Amino acid sequence: MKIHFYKYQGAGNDFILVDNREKLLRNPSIETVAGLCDRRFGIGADGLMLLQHKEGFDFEMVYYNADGKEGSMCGNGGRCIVAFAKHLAIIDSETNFLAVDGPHYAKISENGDWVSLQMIDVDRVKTDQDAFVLNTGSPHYVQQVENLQAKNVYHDGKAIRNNETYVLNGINVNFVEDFEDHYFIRTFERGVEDETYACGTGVTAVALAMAKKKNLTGNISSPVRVLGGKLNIRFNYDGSKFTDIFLEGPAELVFEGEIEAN
Ligand SMILES: N[C@H](CCC[C@H](N)C(=O)O)C(=O)O
Repeated sequence: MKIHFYKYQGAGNDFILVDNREKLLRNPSIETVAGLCDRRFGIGADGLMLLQHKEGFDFEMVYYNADGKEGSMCGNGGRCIVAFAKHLAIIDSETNFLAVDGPHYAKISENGDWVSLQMIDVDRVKTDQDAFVLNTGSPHYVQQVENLQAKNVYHDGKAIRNNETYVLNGINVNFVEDFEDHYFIRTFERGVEDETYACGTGVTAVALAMAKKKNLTGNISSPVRVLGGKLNIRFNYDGSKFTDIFLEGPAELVFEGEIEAN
């Protein structure tokens, strides 16, 4: 079956998007999704999303990781599907949509190239030795390091993701270096099983964990740099709960096309 797809990227985290309002794709198999996401044999992407009808919402986001399995929340994917919904004229500059972790509000800037996505509130931050572990829609491990540019994120991230604590359910592993005016973050993503250029729920987890670590409270804005560009996270922290969390950054249509999917 031929499907029409759109390729989006948000800070280099790249996705295949399909308008599935007509339900052309019904429960795509792991092989189908993994094949479309394959960078040699397919379109190539970190994940695939279906935009579907959902009563009471503008649309529903169904997200699959590049390994073909349905994933938990994807922050950059969420920002990209909002830009896609605008491209399809389903929404204008604001939306309420449903994702796997619940309802999300998002707003698109006037020139259309910057999407602010509200993330779920977070009130549980655990520690694992010197690292923080929290769920921002997806599970994340956050560790502060020095000289992140030189770190072997694939090797070290993969080892943590597969250690005996995390091997069963998997975890996304984020390393952060604290610079004066921003955080530099690199992420090994579960479900891609590789380092990606950006991870939205990951940078969100880092900003929250670092606020807790540094005892920052009130309204906080955290600029971050990732391999694929820049993102911003803003939130409120009262010392126990993180609320009004927004992940902000670019979301761009790269190309569209047709592909045979089975
Ligand atoms: N790239 C995504 C995270 C995908 C989540 C996935 N890796 C999982 O844990 O299922 C983001 O921007 O938040």
